[in-house]
Amino acid sequence: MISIQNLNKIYKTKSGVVNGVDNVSLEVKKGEIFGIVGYSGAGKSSLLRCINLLERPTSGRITVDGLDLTKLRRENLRQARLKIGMIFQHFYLISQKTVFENIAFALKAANMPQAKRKKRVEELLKMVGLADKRDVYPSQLSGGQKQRVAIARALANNPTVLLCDEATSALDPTTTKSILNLLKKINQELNITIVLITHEMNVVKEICHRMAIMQDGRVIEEGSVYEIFAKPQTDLTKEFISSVVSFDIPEAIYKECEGPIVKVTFRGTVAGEGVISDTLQQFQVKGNFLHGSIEYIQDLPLGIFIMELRGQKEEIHKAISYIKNREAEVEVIQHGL
Ligand SMILES: Nc1ncnc2c1ncn2[C@@H]1O[C@H](COP(=O)(O)OP(=O)(O)OP(=O)(O)O)[C@@H](O)[C@H]1O
Repeated sequence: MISIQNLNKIYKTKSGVVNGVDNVSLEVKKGEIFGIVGYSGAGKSSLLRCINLLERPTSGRITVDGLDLTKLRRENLRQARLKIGMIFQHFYLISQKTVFENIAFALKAANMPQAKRKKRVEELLKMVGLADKRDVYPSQLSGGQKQRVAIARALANNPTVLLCDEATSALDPTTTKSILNLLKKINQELNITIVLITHEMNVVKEICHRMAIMQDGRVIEEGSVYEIFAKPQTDLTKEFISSVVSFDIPEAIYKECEGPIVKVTFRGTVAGEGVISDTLQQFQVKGNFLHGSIEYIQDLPLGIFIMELRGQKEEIHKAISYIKNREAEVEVIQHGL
């Protein structure tokens, strides 16, 4: 659906050359919600803006729905862009126009006859839950309502792709949740492919199917959100995950432990199958729980437990092998054997 190949975006500044995007290749599949995560300066905005050529890449290819955007001439690019909606952190509504006029403006830009615009705007307002705000001005709306108007405007011309640039970063947690639910609904009901950039891992956990992590202009890790949460490969990814699912244990507690401390990760349905209680029953081992949680990612459970195992060395080894055989992962994070 969206194919990014060997993309580079180099900025020339007075103090030198900056590699905003450094040789990034990514494939976003049709109908998925793809999240790009990274700290400030990682290159997320540069990459996102290259997808619709708001920024022209220095080199590389961007193909959307089979169309190589980097090769299109001005008018064809304008047409192609109508199929790529975009929303921003600060909404960018026109303050002198009403909600209705803000949305109708996008239809006018796409040459929709005036007679048809009213019906389409009303349809869109209904979809984003703002039918009663049709004639008010942006200044009379809350942040969440402004973002709903921006979403309606972005969807006006039936795009196949929606790009979201930190769309919830200016909103409180409850409003963020309602906007994320709206994006999920748009993805499911209209089959619109969504690419979002964020520095908030909870946004990705909430709605994305797959994700990439960026650092210094490069993609350092990518995969399904579930797999990345289950088995992060890089320290940066672990850091992002710990902002949502933290397993910090006070140093004093670690010191009190005599046996090995293990981190057990269960995927999918196994999370609910009582593996730990079976293990403790079958072997002469005592389990001392230090931390644990079951997270639901795309409605699939992911269980992570940290526990101290006490008992004879052989029994502990057998218990660890037993857990591994039950399709769980065991990582010894402090040896006590
Ligand atoms: N127009 C520009 N001119 C010069 N350098 C730029 C420009 N835009 C971005 N950069 C640089 O490119 C790098 C990536 O910036 P970018 O804004 O894409 O990162 P980001 O991950 O989106 O961060 P943020 O969330 O803070 O916007 C940074 O080093 C930034 O300073």
